[in-house]
Amino acid sequence: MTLGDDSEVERDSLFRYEEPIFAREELLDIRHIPGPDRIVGRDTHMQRVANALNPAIFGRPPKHLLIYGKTGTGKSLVSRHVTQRLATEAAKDSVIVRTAFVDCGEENTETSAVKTIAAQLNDPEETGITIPERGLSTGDYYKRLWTILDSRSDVVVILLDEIDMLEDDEILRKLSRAGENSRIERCSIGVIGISNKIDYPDQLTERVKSSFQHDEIVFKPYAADQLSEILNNRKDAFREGILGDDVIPLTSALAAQEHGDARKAIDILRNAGRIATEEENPEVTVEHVRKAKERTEADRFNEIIAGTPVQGKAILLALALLTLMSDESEFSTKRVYDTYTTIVNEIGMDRLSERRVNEILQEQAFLNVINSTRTSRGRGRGVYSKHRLLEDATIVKKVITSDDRFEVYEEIGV
Ligand SMILES: Nc1ncnc2c1ncn2[C@@H]1O[C@H](COP(=O)(O)OP(=O)(O)OP(=O)(O)O)[C@@H](O)[C@H]1O
Repeated sequence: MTLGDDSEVERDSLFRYEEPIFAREELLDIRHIPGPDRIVGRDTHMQRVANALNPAIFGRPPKHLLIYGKTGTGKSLVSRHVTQRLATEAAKDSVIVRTAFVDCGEENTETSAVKTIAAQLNDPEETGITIPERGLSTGDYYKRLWTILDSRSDVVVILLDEIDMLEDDEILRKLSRAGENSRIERCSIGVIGISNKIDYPDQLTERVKSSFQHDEIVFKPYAADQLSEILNNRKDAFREGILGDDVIPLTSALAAQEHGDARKAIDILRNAGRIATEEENPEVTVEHVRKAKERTEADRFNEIIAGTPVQGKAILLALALLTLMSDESEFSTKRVYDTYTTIVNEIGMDRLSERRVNEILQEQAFLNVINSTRTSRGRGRGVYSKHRLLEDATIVKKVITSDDRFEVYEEIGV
């Protein structure tokens, strides 16, 4: 994009006033929901979701669904897209289908989830019902939800994204039994639960297993050719002739090698464009893609450790340096602690006890940044823990040393 003719206006040279690389960068934004002509390679999955929801076309209860698959495999996209099309089609026969979307990573209690659903499906002017942020019991939120459903919709489809993050599965039981118990009379409910965990149903309580009868669909990671197709379909994010020939094939190959994650592929492509812009290069090249891959991983890791206190960072840095400077990949708490001690002494931080460091390592294991295993020393001689970084040590070091406090370690272990 170029801003309008502003030859008269004096501009601050600190900023750029032309977009030499991107034509429609928003197509590569993670929040962008692509239109039907840009969804690629998921026809079978879309059809299976549509089959489960099909009864809603006649105002009848849809089948519940559980959708599994690794991150970035199109689970949310396909679910949202099919429910949208369902609502449009049903409306042609005067059947009112509405959808609620809950991110259970954010709304992880039964109360906050039911409150979110009620708020999304309500129209206070039509129902005269309000959904206050606080002050109601869980039971009262349900009562209001049932009234809202019956007064406004024939069918509702409730998407529970990251369903495994819910504290318990009570909401599934209530939603799936609402019709049976005559809590609602007119409206039918279909639930689509989305999860990265293939073994999620094992977590369900017996009570829920029997009431929540559902179909299951698995989304496999994308192969390189599918990722290529997804990226090619968004090529118009860039100006014509800007993308080097090998850029999309390389981006797809790199993302396919990792986890077949479309989100990551799109992120790498966008970052490649941004790096080309920063370097004032007239073309996006494979070199930009390689740099972009590193930046994308660093961004992701940065997000994961965003809330980690400085002590946690010092411990992770210790583990990264050990990994980079030896042939091994697993280290005892004692070895991590020794390196950690050197770091905190050198940069003048307080030193925590070995026991506390071990606890923080366990917390990092919880974040999926490291893997900790406990090994027995032999009969009666206790156990010890070993820790291994799950992230690329170079990336971990790069991100942590971008914090000024740890800058002195930037060149160590390269
Ligand atoms: N088949 C596809 N065609 C076009 N774009 C896709 C496709 N699959 C995924 N994407 C894009 O990749 C990104 C991630 O997709 P989506 O959010 O649906 O993944 P997900 O499987 O739900 O991941 P998560 O479990 O992390 O939420 C979105 O921006 C989406 O637009």
